[in-house]
Amino acid sequence: MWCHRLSHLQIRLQDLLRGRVTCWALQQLNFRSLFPLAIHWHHTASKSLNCVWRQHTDHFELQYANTVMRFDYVWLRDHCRSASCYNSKTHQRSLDTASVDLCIQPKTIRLDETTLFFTWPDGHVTRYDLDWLVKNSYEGQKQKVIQPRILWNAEIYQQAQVPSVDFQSFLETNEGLKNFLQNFLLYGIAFVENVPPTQEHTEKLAERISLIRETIYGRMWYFTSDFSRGDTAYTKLALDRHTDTTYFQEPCGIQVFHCLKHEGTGGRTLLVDGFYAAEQVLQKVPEEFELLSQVPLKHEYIENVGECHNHMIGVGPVLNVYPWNKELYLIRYNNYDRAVINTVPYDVVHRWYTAHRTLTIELRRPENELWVKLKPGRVLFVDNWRVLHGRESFTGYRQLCGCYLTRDDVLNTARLLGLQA
Ligand SMILES: C[N+](C)(C)CCCC[C@H](N)C(=O)O
Ligand SMILES: O=C(O)CCC(=O)C(=O)O
Ligand SMILES: [Fe+2]
Repeated sequence: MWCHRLSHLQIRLQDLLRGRVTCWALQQLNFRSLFPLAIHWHHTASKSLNCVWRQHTDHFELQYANTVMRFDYVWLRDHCRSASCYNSKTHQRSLDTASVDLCIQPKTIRLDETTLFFTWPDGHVTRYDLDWLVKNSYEGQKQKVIQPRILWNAEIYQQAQVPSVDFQSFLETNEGLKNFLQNFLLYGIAFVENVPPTQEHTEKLAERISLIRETIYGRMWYFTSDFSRGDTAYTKLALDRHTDTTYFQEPCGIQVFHCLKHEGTGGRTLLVDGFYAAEQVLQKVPEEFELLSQVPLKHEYIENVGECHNHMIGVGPVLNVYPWNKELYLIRYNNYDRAVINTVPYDVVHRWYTAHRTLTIELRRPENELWVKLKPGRVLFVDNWRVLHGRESFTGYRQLCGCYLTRDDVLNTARLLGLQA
């Protein structure tokens, strides 16, 4: 009987650690019968609130809104929103975190309606609303995505019939801008139509949603196949799918393309959702996904053409994921610009090549390729942290203009319009 109970308890402790507790009441019952004197659970007066909490020596445990949460006491002291600890006008912390005793424990804890009160040894009181704690707890965040997305292959994207936004409504209405940004955030690409085919109008568009990120290519760039710069982009050659500026420590967030002129054949643009491909790798061979997200690589840009002398190096894995929820946020994929691999030992190198091959196979599946012909008047925005681009070789005179945008500022605009980003 005792053994049975003990193993039962061990299972439940494991579940607790994994945050998989479903029936709290039952647990409590078993805990209590096992250690009748040692456990002090606190229930709310009102049964309907369904909140249970417990003061452990090194953390505070709370069950509320179907979530089991654990909070460190320093964390609870550090996030105090009282007037002396937090300036609610500037939304900045006033408390000096280094002044908090790392072994701090509350003197008392009490719940009133939906507010928890922590009284600290020096008498300071911190109040937390239960909903605030759920929203801001690790356990709550772990189950959420930062950025909702619709991953696509060619068919999914075409079936979705994502509408383009008109130049005028993009520039003049918040609704037009919001629709555009919503689609851009969901799919990682979006189009604006009826744009006058000039560099100035393209610049206006860019400035409506973000700050232009000036780089070694200039602020607004404008290029033809004249090899004015030491890069294949400035030729008529085909370019396989890639993301740009992988050789920056922070690759450019967004790329804007506007084809101002093309008198000739070919030159179609290829778009591939890198996150869709990565997701296939995750499902088929999870350990390869893991490797691609852990092995650091260098990308490099070395240019010595005419007056242009540049040497850029960027370091980072191919796949970048948030550690707490495994959500992808950045893919760095450019086989042209990938530098010598000298950051990992030979056996890891071999496994990395295998994983890179799996990802490449997914990226190259014809059903994942979206081909579009850029035309004067139709501006394409590409999420350079997610969607790969390439182009078909071409003949004749082709003029492309565009720019890079800073990602933070695109997301800032999106959030101000009420979008989740
Ligand atoms: C022409 N334009 C300025 C747009 C881009 C040139 C950058 C090309 C480089 N290989 C890369 O992929 O980053
Ligand atoms: O010429 C094109 O369509 C795109 C070239 C390219 O990859 C780039 O400019 O980043
Ligand atoms: Fe490119």
